[in-house]
Amino acid sequence: MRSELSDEVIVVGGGVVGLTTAVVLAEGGRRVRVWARETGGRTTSAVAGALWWPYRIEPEALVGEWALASLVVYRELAARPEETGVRLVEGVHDGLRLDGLGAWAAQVPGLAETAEGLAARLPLIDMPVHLAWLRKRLERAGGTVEERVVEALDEVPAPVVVNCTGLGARSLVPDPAVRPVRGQLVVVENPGISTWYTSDEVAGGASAYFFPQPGGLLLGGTAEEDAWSLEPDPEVAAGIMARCAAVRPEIAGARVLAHRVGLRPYRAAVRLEHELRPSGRVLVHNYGHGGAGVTVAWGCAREAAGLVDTGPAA
Ligand SMILES: Cc1cc2nc3c(=O)[nH]c(=O)nc-3n(C[C@H](O)[C@H](O)[C@H](O)COP(=O)(O)OP(=O)(O)OC[C@H]3O[C@@H](n4cnc5c(N)ncnc54)[C@H](O)[C@@H]3O)c2cc1C
Repeated sequence: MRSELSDEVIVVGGGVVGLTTAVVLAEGGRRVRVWARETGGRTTSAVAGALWWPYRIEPEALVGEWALASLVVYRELAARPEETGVRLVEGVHDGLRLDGLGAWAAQVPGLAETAEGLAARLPLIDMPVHLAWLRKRLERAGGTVEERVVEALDEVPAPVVVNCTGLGARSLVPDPAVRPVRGQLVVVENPGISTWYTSDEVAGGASAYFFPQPGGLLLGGTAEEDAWSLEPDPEVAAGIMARCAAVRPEIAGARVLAHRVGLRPYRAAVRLEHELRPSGRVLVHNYGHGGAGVTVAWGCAREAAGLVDTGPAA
């Protein structure tokens, strides 16, 4: 049996990875506090599109399992879209074929090759709504969220600390292997598009994609490695509009509602690891989810919770 003290966990980070991990831990009986420098709309997670699909995340062998475990959860949450922010929406990955995808692809319900590419009905997640819903679910399970900056993981006052700081891990751990992959989006008034679309990336990470969300049509995208600016670049925005309008001409005249920029926390491999610190603290890392933190959130949260409970696999 665990003592009350050892049940206490502080999760550092309040993006989709931190909140989902906190929910799994709290519903598993732990006393959970989330400490985060930024919460809700100010996190990278709030910028995400967010389509369920593994993109710019490694290693492929593990990502498939994490993504499929999360897909099951999102499909259930899609029964209550207003509340959870999760919807199942039809769309196509233009030019993509099943060949070249991992074994996970065969387990995605309804994923089919068409003349255009890969068509599917996938979870599309309205992140501001989903993050608020995760927080409420955590609070219902007895967890709390506080805005606090952590300067050193060893100084966090709990026997178990879970590090879900995304790009913040670069300086906090410190771990120079976590690098930003900058993404810019344009939000426009939806001219009547009800399906999502993605194209292949061309040089420099540029692509065309659009995701219909309740608050507008999200247009992307870009993927600039090691770029740190959070300022929207007007030329980049014009390029995004032009690429999307080449696919759906009605986008050209759509009224721009907002510009968004986020830094994907990319790492050559997601760090999901148990560490016993000299201080006796258990530290579990769960960061570095690149362009697919939403896609894998539940699978990684469960694995992180397993590491909290049982330590690393023998
Ligand atoms: C333009 C764009 C589009 C995207 N589209 C998709 C998509 O369609 N599908 C998908 O699955 N993913 C998508 N992503 C990727 C996704 O947004 C990320 O993988 C995900 O948000 C990472 O979540 P996280 O919780 O690890 O990080 P974050 O959301 O960045 O959260 C990190 C948390 O840690 C906190 N923190 C950091 N350092 C400290 C510290 N020292 N002390 C206290 N707190 C700290 C932060 O304040 C924050 O609360 C997209 C990203 C971008 C930028």
